[in-house]
Amino acid sequence: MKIEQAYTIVSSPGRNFVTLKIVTDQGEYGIGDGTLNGREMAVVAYLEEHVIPTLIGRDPQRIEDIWHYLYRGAYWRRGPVTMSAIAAVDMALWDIKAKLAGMPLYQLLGGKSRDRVMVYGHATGRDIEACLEEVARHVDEGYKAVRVQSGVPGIASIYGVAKKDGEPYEPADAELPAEHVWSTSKYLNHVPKLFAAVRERFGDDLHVLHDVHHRLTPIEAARLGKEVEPYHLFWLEDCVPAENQEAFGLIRQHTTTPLAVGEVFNSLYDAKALIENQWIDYIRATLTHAGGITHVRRIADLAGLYHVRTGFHGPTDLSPICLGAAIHFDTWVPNFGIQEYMPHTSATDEVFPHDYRFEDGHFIVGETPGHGVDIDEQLAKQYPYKRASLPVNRLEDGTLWHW
Ligand SMILES: O=C(O)[C@H](O)[C@@H](O)[C@H](O)[C@H](O)CO
Ligand SMILES: [Mg+2]
Repeated sequence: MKIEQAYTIVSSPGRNFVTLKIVTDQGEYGIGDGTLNGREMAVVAYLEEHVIPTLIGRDPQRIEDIWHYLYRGAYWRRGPVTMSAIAAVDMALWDIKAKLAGMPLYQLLGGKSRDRVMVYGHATGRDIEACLEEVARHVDEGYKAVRVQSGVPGIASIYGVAKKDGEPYEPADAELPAEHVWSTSKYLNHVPKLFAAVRERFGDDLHVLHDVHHRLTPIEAARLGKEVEPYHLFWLEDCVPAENQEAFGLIRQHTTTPLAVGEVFNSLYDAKALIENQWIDYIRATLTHAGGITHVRRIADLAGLYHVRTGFHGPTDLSPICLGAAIHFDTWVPNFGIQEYMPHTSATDEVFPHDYRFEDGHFIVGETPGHGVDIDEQLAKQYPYKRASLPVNRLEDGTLWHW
């Protein structure tokens, strides 16, 4: 069997997605997600110019060999563009292999470790009351876990809060980066009040999560972690930028609030110290940005040695292909923690028909051979690419800050 054809499909049903399709000489095909929010066309160029020509004629069943050919062979190892391109190939090849085996991907990985996959939804509001309404809506829809992000008095616009209450949050909201203004002190004074209100209204059983989105220093994160301890969060996410993994050691000394990190990671090496020192509790690196199934299962295996569980990144800026493959992975992986879920638009779901389904706060994996997601190429063509950029963030004095 040989790879006969491989090509990218860029489609924008409400937001940009990059898909790689690989077709064998026996007519079987697989698809992978290569979406890198705000840098989509860099991945397309990497695939079209530097990857696809090397794939033609190769045996698609040699997933491991192709992975190392693209990783070691690149010379310039790692990085989000490289690893998203490798991930798109890897996801497509696993899709093909599972189809050839006539089984859903989770079976090929090792079978079910659980019957369903707990997710967390996104409750956002411009103020605490609006946020609580959104939490209530998610509870009514069956969610057992909800991420809570609210506006902060004195800050005009903030990460994670939709412009209109009840609308989904989309960060890539302008052709060129929008500029946000940020105040750590206003934010730190506000968040404990938000979670006091959530626990007051919803009690102790609901799992609640919060994303700091890289904006604090380690001692500020330690303060926040301590101040929300009475509200026993499921996790505090991305509390500091994680290039310096040791910074989490300082946070860990001060608080028992569980820590999650890693959605911007693209390889095991970004997380190795965090995991081996048990500085974190959940690793978020997901299939598209961290080299696909072949690499992420190595991250999950290392994490499992240190009581660290998976908590895959799962916003609307990863395609249903990534989500579908992630649900298979989540169904299999022994040290599963939770799966992020921001529902895609109906237009997106029409472009990417799939067999996973949401039920009572969980995903139920499908039984279709492969990862269970397809792409309607004719429909995809109706949504041409339109550049969209992630915002930047400045402190009130104009300092360019972490977003
Ligand atoms: O926890 C999350 O889902 C993430 O932080 C997103 O909100 C990112 O900002 C987005 O994926 C960037 O493209
Ligand atoms: Mg996040």
